[in-house]
Formats: sequence, C-alpha cells, structure tokens
Amino acid sequence: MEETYYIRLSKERFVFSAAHFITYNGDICEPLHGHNYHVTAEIHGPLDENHYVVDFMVVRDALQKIVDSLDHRMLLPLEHPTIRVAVEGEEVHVEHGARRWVFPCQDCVLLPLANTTAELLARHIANLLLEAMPGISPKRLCVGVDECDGQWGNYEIRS
Ligand SMILES: Nc1nc2c(c(=O)[nH]1)N=C([C@H](O)[C@H](O)COP(=O)(O)OP(=O)(O)OP(=O)(O)O)CN2
Repeated sequence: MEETYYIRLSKERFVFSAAHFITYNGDICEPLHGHNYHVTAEIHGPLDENHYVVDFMVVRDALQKIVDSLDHRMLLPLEHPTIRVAVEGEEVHVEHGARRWVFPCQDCVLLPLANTTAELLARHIANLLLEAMPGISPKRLCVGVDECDGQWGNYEIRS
C-alpha cells in the first residue's frame, strides 16, 4: 500500500472578480462579461520535519497575492491567435475582427495565455504559485478555478 499526504486550500476569500471574453468553436467571440472566480489549490508530497506537506500559511499567503492581482481586472490573453492586444501609452487596445475595445492599463492584466478559459487560468495560477514558493517542489500540484458556481477548470502538474 502506498501512503500519500496532501493539503487542500479552499478558502472563501480566494475569489477574484474579473471581466473577460473567450473565443470558442473557431472564431466565435463571447461578449465581454464578468465572473466571481473561486480558486483552490492542492499540494501533494511527503511530510517535512514539522509533519507538514507544506505550511498552510505559506500557500495561503502566496495564493492570496495571486488572487488579489487578478481581482477587479480585465483579463486579456497575449497568446490568442486572433485577439490582438497592444499597449499604447496608458491604454490597452484590443481587437478581434471588426470589434475594438480600449481599457486603461491599470484595469487590465495581460496574461501569457491563448484564451482566458478557466483551465488556462488554473494553469497560470499554478505556475505563479510554484514561482512564489521557491524551494518547494511538490509531487503534485492541482489548481482549480471555478468560473460560476460549480464550473471548474482544473490543472495538475506532477514532478
Ligand atoms: N471548459 C470550459 N467551458 C467553458 C468555459 C471555460 O472556461 N471552460 N468558459 C465559458 C464562458 O466563459 C462562459 O461565460 C461561461 O458561461 P456561463 O456558464 O453561461 O456563465 P455565466 O456567468 O453567464 O453564468 P450563468 O449561470 O449563465 O449566469 C463557456 N464554457
């Protein structure tokens, strides 16, 4: 029998309210809209000298910073094949086909993603979480992003 330990952080305050639009089925582009995204993280690994997988507080604080950095922002994908995102002075200019949007830079987060789906947001948050916890290399890290009350996109990375 194999034993595993893992921690899960799923706090009510891991929420960011953000605007986005995605494309799907080729070139169909959603209207701009918002979600109250909920985030969870699960970390698997052996116990350390404290009998922790990882200190809850370390993960909690790192995840909270990431969540806060996305809160009250327009989420924009930098790697989308047909949504063009360009910073011009203090503004972000966005184009998709004949549609155009202009946002103040401070209201936007430009993400290295091909689309702002819940799945890709989960991957992005997982990568930020790993970067924020140097020295911690979990056996498995799972991040979940809930777009709207029970529609989760999940990402898992194993070492
Ligand atoms: N696997 C995925 N499927 C979909 C995603 C996604 O990220 N991953 N995203 C969407 C859209 O963003 C869409 O906005 C979600 O639509 P909907 O569920 O209708 O969300 P609402 O906020 O409008 O919620 P209501 O329950 O309708 O109020 C689609 N699919």
